[in-house]
Amino acid sequence: MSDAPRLAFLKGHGTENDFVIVPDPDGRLELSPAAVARICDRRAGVGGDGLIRVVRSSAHPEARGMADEAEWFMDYRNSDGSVAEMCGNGVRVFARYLERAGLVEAGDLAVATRAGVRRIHIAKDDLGGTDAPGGAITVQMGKAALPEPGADGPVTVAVGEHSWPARHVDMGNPHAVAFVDDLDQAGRLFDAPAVTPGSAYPHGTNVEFVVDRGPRHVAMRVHERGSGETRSCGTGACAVMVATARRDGADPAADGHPVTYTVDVPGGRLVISELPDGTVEMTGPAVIVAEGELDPAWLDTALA
Ligand SMILES: N[C@@H](CCC[C@H](N)C(=O)O)C(=O)O
Repeated sequence: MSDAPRLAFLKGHGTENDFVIVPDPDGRLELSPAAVARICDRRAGVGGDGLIRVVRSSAHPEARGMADEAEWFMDYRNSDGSVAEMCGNGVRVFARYLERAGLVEAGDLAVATRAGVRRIHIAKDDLGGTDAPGGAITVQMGKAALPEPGADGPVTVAVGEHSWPARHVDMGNPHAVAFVDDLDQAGRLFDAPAVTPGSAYPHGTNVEFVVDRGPRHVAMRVHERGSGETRSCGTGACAVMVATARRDGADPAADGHPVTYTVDVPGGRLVISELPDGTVEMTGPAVIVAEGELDPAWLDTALA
């Protein structure tokens, strides 16, 4: 019998931010950045904006401390193999996988991430404004942090000859949010936008471009750290919602009532609220589209 490695995977997406899901409950898999990049390659691999390893919190050194609160840990990697703290679309897809695999039931659950524990609600029949199979999933994304500019000055985002002032928003991972006149001004986004000062983002950043669509309604494009332009970014949409609310003079902590925005992304729509205690809540679809096994001979070369 061959001792070539075997690896089961699923493919899923949330508003077309797509992921390869790798169940590894006992945390046995060593996935190097190069192996993740090969698996996420859209031509020579399975293809995805990122890879999500599903590990029991008790089996992962970064999650053991959260095991009492959350049984499962989302080990998220960008498509270039780099590690990220959090993925908003990914955590909904993660929850959908757990439900589909019979590891949790619809309703309330908690998931451990590098940005901390996230509380999730899997709606049973409510499509939450989506027509996605399985309906909507709501995630409590934690509180946004909006660091004031440091000694090196305010954040600026530039693409070609265009440049814009940007708002630094931290959703567990870093974002630079720029309000633009037209989403096409961001160009083809093959390369990462220039973000200055570099000292604001020592570990790089995701960049969002935002336009108004109507009252409490915006649209965005995103260039993701470690993945390039994607069709959606959940943490990015939350950062956009909070930056837009502040620009519009809305602050639930001061106003004492929640504020809700619709955020359109190229791959669909997310509905995001900020509550008076500062918690940001995101609702959107999460779909599993395929399930299979990597070819053992190919995997052998990918893991080498
Ligand atoms: N697509 C994700 C964010 C994934 C991580 C990001 N690229 C980073 O490096 O911070 C989302 O839906 O939030």
